[in-house]
Amino acid sequence: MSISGPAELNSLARTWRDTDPTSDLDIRLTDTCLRDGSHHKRHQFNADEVRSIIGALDEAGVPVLEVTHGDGLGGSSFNYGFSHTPEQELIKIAAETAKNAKIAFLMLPGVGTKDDIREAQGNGGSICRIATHCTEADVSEQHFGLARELGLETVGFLMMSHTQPPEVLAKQARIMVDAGCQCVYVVDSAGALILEGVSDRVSALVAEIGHEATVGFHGHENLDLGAGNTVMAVRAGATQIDGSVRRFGAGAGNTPLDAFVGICDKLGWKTGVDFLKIIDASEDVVRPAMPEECRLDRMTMMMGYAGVYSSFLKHAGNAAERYGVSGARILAEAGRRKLIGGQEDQLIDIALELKRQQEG
Ligand SMILES: CC[C@H](O)CC(=O)C(=O)O
Ligand SMILES: [Mn+2]
Repeated sequence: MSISGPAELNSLARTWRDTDPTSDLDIRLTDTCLRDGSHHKRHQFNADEVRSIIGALDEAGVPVLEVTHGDGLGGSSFNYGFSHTPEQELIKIAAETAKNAKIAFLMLPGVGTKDDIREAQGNGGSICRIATHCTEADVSEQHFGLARELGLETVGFLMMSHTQPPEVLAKQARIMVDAGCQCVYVVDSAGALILEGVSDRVSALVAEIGHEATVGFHGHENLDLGAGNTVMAVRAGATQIDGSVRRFGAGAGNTPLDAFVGICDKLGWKTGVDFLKIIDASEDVVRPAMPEECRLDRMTMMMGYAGVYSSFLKHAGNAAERYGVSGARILAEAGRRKLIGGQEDQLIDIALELKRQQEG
């Protein structure tokens, strides 16, 4: 297949630094409130919210903005929850609104399809982020191949990274890079990693793939360490960093991107984001779109403590309410069973078991 123009440039580039005009930055930030925050909002974003959030974050200088159903392309379903507005429509609105930022979209092989990737690109998405459980990178190979062929920038997400030691993650990162991935993220889906737990994993990836690709970090706040863990990631060599303005994400939320911009300013790390503009966007634009602030409470702390996927929060809450059992206990058992994404239905089994125990 012959590829020409920008597509060729992108397919030859090794990392975002080779192609992106923002490459004089020390760290490239991605805001994910319109994707990870979709879990917190039960996938109910509407067109006006996307327009105003993208407009404000683009104006503040955030270089990458992710927009998709919380569970990625194709996630709108009975299992994960239906979107208010189709994600492809939201991606299109985001791409039409952003003047400088690139629009990223997430896909989980098996939930989304190759056709979804093509459609997202047609709607203006230019960064394809492919997420797998952190021992299953091989299921992403054909999707990375397609994304590079289409001239998309590629990012790999090793979800639930706390469950594997650094050397295992490094091997999985190698699989993604060999398939065409330009940046692999350590993803602390459960907010379970603690400081060196992050830096050891990031360092292992930098040692394995650092000559060919960049390394990223995506944190959650369930044990209140999102920003601290993210600083550790950068110190260990991560140059792509995720966060969500006002922590608007699954579980207790993501690394707060607004606070993290301030931290980077203080540490002398150039992000290109204007602190005053992002804290205004947080208060005036993002907060009004949130159903409530993301909270550290017994449910979310249990997620970090037991190592449970942050996106299970609402599902566990629903099951707890429906069967009259403790949500924190459902999550503790989910952690003991080492459930992974896609096993949301087991939360109902656990709730039923707790109910039986309670009754008998
Ligand atoms: C279901 C995808 C998931 O929310 C991706 C992610 O953000 C994570 O694992 O933390
Ligand atoms: Mn997440």
